[in-house]
Amino acid sequence: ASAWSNVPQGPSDAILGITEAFKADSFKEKINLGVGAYRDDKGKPYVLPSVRAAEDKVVASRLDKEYAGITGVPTFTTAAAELAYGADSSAIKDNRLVITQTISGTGALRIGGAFLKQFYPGAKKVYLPNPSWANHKAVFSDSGLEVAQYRYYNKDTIGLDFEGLIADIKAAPEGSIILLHACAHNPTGVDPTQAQWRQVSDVMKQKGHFAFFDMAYQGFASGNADQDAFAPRHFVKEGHNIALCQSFAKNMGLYGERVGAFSLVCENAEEKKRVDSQIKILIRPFYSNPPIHGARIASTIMNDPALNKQWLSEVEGMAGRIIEMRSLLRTNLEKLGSKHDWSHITSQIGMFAYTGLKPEQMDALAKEHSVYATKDGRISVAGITSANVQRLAESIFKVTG
Ligand SMILES: Cc1[nH+]cc(COP(=O)(O)O)c(/C=N/[C@@H](CC(=O)O)C(=O)O)c1O
Repeated sequence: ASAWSNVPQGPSDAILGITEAFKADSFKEKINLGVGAYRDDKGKPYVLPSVRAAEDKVVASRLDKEYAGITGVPTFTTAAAELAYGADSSAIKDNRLVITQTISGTGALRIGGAFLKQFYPGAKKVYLPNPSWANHKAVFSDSGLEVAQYRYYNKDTIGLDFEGLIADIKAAPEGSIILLHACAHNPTGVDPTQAQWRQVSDVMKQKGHFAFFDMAYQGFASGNADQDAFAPRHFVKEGHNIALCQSFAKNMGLYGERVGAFSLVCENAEEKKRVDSQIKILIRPFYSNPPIHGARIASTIMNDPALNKQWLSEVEGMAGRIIEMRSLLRTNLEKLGSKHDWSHITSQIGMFAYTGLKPEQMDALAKEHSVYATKDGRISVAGITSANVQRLAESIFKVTG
């Protein structure tokens, strides 16, 4: 028998598998609302003009192709830290921030999980919101951590279950690791208010919990990068030494360039030095050092005031189109006379709308209407265009009655 005769057939990815089904459909007006990747109003992938301009500068500078070092392109990580924490953050000013470039947001989560597995002094168990990004569970369990959940979503209100969230975080043993989506919660699009974030910070401080932020959509949620970073910045101001994962896949459209960063706020410069040395030791046998091209593009943008300004306005433009598609979908559903309350479609924020549709209704959308999205009822709003929103509303109206 061959060496691999015992390898079982695995299921297709809950999210990336939707695109495969979409591609297999020959209907010309099919709609893909699966993967969380931005599309313009023509339904086409969008390469930000600021990214094109930065890339031209990188290519024109004829840089060499040497290794960037284990923690990546230094001008990238320095700028990524300022984008996330704010230049005036004590974490940066007191030189107590460890930051490394990573293979996008997924890589940041994985490096974070592996570091916590090795060094976290408390229980090696991470609490994820229920629901969370479909890949979080595997990333952390493959890092060797146990995975648990805290209540997050109230299916009756299609909103935040804040009471449940607070109760579960209070109930978790002292010093638990809590994963928090910094903004644009995936898949629900439901975020805590700033007042609610303050309460979460207080409770976590009382319990000595460890805040592990996943910030995959900074700037993309509200259109304002500082506003979207409120939660991690507030936690640092409150004295939490957080972990933070950044992705530049969505807010810079660098999906396939795999540009991200993982950072840890330490107690002081001495602790930072020790932690930094162990992060390097952890990365070296993983992939040794990261790809340089995407990081050079991101660094060029963030370190050039004019390009940075242009980029932030382009991010605001993407967020604006998403917000516009949300209200178009809602008004189209209401115009059709749908009896359901669709206000959550416009009150939610970020890449996704959590429709509240059931798996069998999502199946019907795909099979009968060639509308593709994940079984949990999440739709990637970026897949909606002014050309397909009417047909989308009709399809949802037909399957929800
Ligand atoms: C919350 C969150 N965190 C991390 C990632 C990883 O992104 P990366 O490309 O590694 O920087 C994603 C991607 N989410 C979308 C794409 C995917 O599933 O990979 C999605 O939910 O569709 C997230 O939604």
